[in-house]
Amino acid sequence: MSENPLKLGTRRSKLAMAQSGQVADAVRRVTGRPVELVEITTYGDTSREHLAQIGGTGVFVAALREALLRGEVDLAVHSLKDLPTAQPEGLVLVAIPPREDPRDVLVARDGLKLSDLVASSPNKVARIGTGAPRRMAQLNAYARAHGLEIETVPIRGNVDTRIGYVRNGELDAVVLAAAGLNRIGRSDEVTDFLSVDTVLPAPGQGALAIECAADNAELIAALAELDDPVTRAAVTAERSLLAALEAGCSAPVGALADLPPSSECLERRNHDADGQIVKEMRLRGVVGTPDGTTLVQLSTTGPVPDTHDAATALGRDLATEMLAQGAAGLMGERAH
Ligand SMILES: NCc1[nH]cc(CCC(=O)O)c1CC(=O)O
Repeated sequence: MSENPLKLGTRRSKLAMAQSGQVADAVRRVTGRPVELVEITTYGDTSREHLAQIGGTGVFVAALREALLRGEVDLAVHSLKDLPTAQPEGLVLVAIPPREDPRDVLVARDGLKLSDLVASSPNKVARIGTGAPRRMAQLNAYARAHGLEIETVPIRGNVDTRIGYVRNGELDAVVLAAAGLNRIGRSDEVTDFLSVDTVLPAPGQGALAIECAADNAELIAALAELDDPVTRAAVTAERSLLAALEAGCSAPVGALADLPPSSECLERRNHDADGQIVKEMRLRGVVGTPDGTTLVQLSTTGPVPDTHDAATALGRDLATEMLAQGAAGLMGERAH
């Protein structure tokens, strides 16, 4: 293989630089080639408009993809949860490395947990910053069920900006993804890891995708070992659920496919014809109104899908059930 440096296109944000740097190390290791980061500015990085208004997080991705298609860079690293569900012609997700912690977390004042926030708020209404309809829907539903008074406040910006609202007293807490904080080395600021039973993460949350040109056979072969098939199966099922709900990237949809905890797993393990243990995957989905008055939550469990089609079917079938239970009416405005 040639010794030219591989060019890895990246956004300039702290999070993007951290995850691109980590992937660059892995790519160097498996290819033996030098990797250089190429910074690419996207509209989403410079705009102050709310994400929903500028067409969702897909705006971050478009510029990186254009650079890949023009051959200016060889690789791009994306947060999977920011990727639109349709894969563009000419590009492939060459590797999906093992997923990090998929949970959402709270960074709250005074080290508080979600359940303690309200009691200690001066006006008895905890102000929680998040612009994601998915997080709003589930936090408001939790608050309703537990008699808590919360107000979800739409915010955006990078991690520093978001946590800044808590540090300056404007908000009682903000919601962020654990994985992002881990990757930039700030997980010590987490005050509450939200159970996925309380807030189901975004489809693909905590996972990265490495993308390259579909005709770059040499690179595709070299990077195959960075792929984690179980993570790929999980995020494929989650994104298929999202796609089948016809949801845009700012829609109030949560989805998580995971391997059930080991005790449960032991009971449920079965064997295929060759006596091999077949592990089970559980896919959970939620869609709701941002005010949390209505949530449709369903789950399904089956063998870990071993093909793209099987993973896609798992998500699609759960979406069909959710639609039958009224999910369509909860989707609100669709992002385009
Ligand atoms: N929408 C922004 C975004 N996209 C990916 C992450 C980091 C977590 C991940 O990789 O899933 C974040 C930040 C956040 O939601 O707190």
